[in-house]
Amino acid sequence: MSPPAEPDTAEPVLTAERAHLARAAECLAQMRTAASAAVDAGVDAWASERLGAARAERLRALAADPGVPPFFGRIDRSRESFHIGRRHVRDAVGDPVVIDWRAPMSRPFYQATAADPQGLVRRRRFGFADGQLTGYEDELLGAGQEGGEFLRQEIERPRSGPMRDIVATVQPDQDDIVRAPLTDSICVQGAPGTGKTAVGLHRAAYLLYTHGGQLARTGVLVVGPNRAFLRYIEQVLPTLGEVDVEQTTVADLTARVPVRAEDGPEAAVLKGDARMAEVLRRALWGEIRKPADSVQVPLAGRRYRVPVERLKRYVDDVRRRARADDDQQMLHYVAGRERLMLLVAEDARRQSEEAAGTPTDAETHRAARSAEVRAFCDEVWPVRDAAGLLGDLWRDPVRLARAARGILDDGEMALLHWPVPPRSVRSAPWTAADAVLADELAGLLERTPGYGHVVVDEAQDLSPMQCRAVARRLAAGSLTVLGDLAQATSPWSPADWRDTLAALGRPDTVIRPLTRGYRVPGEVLDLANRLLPLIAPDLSPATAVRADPGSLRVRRVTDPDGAVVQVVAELSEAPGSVGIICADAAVDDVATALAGAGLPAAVLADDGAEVTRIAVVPAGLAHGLEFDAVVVVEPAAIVAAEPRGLHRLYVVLTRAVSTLVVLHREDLPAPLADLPAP
Ligand SMILES: Nc1ncnc2c1ncn2[C@@H]1O[C@H](COP(=O)(O)OP(=O)(O)OP(=O)(O)O)[C@@H](O)[C@H]1O
Repeated sequence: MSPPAEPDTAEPVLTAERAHLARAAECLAQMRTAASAAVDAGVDAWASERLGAARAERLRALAADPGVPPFFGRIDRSRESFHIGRRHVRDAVGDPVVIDWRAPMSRPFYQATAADPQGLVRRRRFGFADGQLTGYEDELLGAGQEGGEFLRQEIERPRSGPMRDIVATVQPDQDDIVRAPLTDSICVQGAPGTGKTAVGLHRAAYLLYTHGGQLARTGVLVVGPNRAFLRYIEQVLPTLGEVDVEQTTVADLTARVPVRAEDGPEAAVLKGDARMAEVLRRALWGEIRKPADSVQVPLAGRRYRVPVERLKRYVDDVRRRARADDDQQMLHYVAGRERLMLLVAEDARRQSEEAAGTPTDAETHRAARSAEVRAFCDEVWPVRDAAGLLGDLWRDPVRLARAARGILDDGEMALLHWPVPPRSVRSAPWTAADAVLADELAGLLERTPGYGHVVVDEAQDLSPMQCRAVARRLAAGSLTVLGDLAQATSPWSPADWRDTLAALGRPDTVIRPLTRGYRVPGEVLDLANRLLPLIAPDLSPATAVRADPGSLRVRRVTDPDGAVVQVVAELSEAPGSVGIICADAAVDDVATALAGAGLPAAVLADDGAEVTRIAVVPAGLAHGLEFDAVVVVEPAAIVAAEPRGLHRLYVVLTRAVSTLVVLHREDLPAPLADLPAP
C-alpha cells in the first residue's frame, strides 16, 4: 500500500480525483436529462408504450442515490486508467468516464493480485464520507504491493440500517462466483459471514447486466428465509442499479391458503417430505373417472353421439401426456380438461364431416363448451382447486388412504388428519407446510411461470417440498443456492447438499465453498467454531480475515436482565447497530427490561418492519442478520428451546461484526464451558 495520507503527495491526488468525481456526477446528470428528454414516439401505441417503459427503466437505473458516489475504484495499466463504479457513465461524445463494475474490463479490479497483477500497475480504492471523497488506498500491484486496510475499514464501518453492497471490495474467490456464466447453477457452502448473501445479490446484478435482454423477459427471483431478512437485504440490489428483481420468501411464494395454525414437529417434517409430492399427484389424478356413458354433442344444429369406448380412449390419451415428468412438457390438469373437451367436440366434427357437414372451428369450439360436454367432463375430469382438494384429503381418511397407500403408513396418515372438520376451506386450520403442499397441487393444476435465474438464500433450511416450490419457479433457468449446513436449524435440514440440490431439480449443481470469514473477528469465530465438531463434523472451520482481541466478552451474571441493560447502555454509546439475541420465549422480558431503563430497543418481528439500530432479536429470526455489537443472552436457554439448538447457537454467536458479549446465569453449553474467565 502506498503511504495513505502524506499531505504533500495525497493532496494533489485527491484534488485530481475530486475533479474527476465532479465530472462524472455532471455527465451522469446529463445522461439523465437526455434520457428524460427522449421522445416516446414509437410507430404505434404499443411501441410507444414499450419505449416509455424502457425510458422509465433507464431513468430509474440512472437515478443517482445522493449517498452513492459515481465511482469507488480505479485501475491503472501502463498507459491508460479507468475508474470503476456502480454503473457506466459516459461524456457528451460517448467516451467512458466510469466503467460499470460488471463490464469485462473491470474484472482485473477484482481479480488482480501482487502475484498475478493481470496487467495492472496500480489498483486504487476510494474512501467517502457523506458523499465526499476523503481518502484512497493504492496497491502498486506491478511492484508486488497489496493492501487490505481498506477492506478492513469497509467491513468495520458502523452499520445503521439495512445491508450494504460490497461492490468496492468483492474478493477474488467471491468474484469467481459472482461472474459465473448464467448457464451454471452454483451451490455456495459458506461459513457465517463469508459473504454468501452479498455474493448472491451481486451475482443477480451481474447476470442482469450481462444477460439483460434474456433476463428482462424471464426475470430474476431472490428467495430469503423470512421477511425480516428480506427487509434487511432489500436495498442492496437497488443501490447496484437493479430495481426489478423480485425478492420474496418461500412463505409468500406459496401463499395459497391463509395460514392460521402451526404443525407439531412430526407433522411438519412429514408435510415437508418429498413423498408428499407423489401422494398429491395420485390424489389429483385420482379425481379422474372412467367414462360410463356416451355423450350427445350438439354441433352446428345437430347432435352427434360419441360412444363410451372412444371417450375412454380420449381420457387415456390426455392422462398419458399429463404424466410427463418435466413440468415444462407436462400437460397440466386444467389444460388436460380443456384438451378432453376439444377431443370430444372434434369427434363430433369428424362425424359431421363424414356426413358431408362442414362445421367451422368456431362451431367446434362452441361444441366443446356446450353444457353436454361440460357435464361429461364434470363427471370424469372434475374442476378442482388446490385448497379444496388438500382440504378433502385432510378431512377424509378414506380419500387420503387411497392417495397415500404404499407411500405413508397409518401413523403418518393419522398425523395429517383434521379431527374436527372445518366449516369452510378458508376457515380451516391451515399451516405453513400446508401452503407449500397446496402450491404443489397448484403446480399440477396449472403451469407455474418460471424465472430465468433464482437465488435462494439460507437454503440449508428448506424442506424437500419447499425446494420443489422453488424449482417450479425455475423453468429452464439456473440457480444460485446459498447456505451453510452448520447453520441448519429446521427439523428436515439435510446432512448433504446433494439432497437439497436433487429436490431443487438440479442434482448436478457444483458446490463451491467460501471459507474466509469477513464479518466475524477471529476470537468470536474461534468460540463459535467450538460447536462445529458436534453440529457439522464434515465441514472445515472458516478462517477470519480480521482479528480483534477485545471483540469477545463472556460474563457469568446473577441478574441477566440487569446485566443486559448495563451492557446495552454501554454498547449503544458507540456508533453502529446493537442486536440483543435471546431465546424466543425470553424476548418480552428482555425488551421490558430495556424499555424500563429508557433504552430505545424494538423487538424484531417477522413482519418486514425495518431492523432498528438497537434490536431485540428472537434467536429464531437471527439467520442472515448482523450487528456491529451483539449481546447473546443465556446460551443454554437458546440451545434448550429446540431440537437443533446447538445449530441455532452457532447462528447466534456469528452475528457480530465488532463485539460479542455473552451473558449467562446458567452453565454454558458443554463445548463452550471451559472458556477462560474474562
Ligand atoms: N468482500 C467483502 N468486502 C467487504 N465486506 C464484505 C465482503 N464480503 C463479505 N463482507 C461483509 O461481511 C458480512 C457478511 O456477509 P454476508 O451476510 O453476505 O455473509 P453470509 O455468508 O451470507 O453470512 P451468514 O451465513 O451469516 O448469513 C457483511 O457485512 C458483508 O458486507
